[in-house]
Amino acid sequence: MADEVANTMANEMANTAPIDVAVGILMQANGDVLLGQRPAGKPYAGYWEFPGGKVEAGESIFAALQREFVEELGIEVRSAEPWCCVDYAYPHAHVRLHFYISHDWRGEPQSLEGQAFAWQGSVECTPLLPATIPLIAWLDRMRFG
Ligand SMILES: Nc1nc2c([nH]c(=O)n2[C@@H]2O[C@H](COP(=O)(O)OP(=O)(O)OP(=O)(O)O)[C@@H](O)[C@H]2O)c(=O)[nH]1
Repeated sequence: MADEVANTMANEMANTAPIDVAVGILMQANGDVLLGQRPAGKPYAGYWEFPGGKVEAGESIFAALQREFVEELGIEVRSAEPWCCVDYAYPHAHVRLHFYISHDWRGEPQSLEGQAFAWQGSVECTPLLPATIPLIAWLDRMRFG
């Protein structure tokens, strides 16, 4: 029953305009990628995701990405390539996720907003946000053949 309610809410959300979200995949030379854990108090608290957040009015996607990485992790993303764009309707929001891949950043991740972070590759991070699961599978094909 709870699933039915969630599905109905998600279907209704799909009819609303999507919120743009900038999402960054920092990829190390060995293919490891950085994941963060959503903090308490947000929808899907405790789920793992790529760092990022909502694009503000008048902001470019890349500028939003750079701002979120500074705010959450104290990292300067120097350059990043747009990789793919995914629309997803959650019961709480309809999001348009703009995924960027970066090999070019400065600084070590620090948990400035209290979330956990991990380099995924050697470590398995679950649960993942639903919209992010297929992305990890595509990345794995790219990283490990
Ligand atoms: N950062 C990030 N967000 C994702 C991913 N996958 C995914 O579905 N999302 C969704 O995109 C939205 C991001 O919003 P957010 O709440 O993290 O953004 P924010 O930090 O700007 O939040 P705020 O509203 O508290 O300021 C959420 O609805 C989240 O569920 C992902 O891999 N990374």
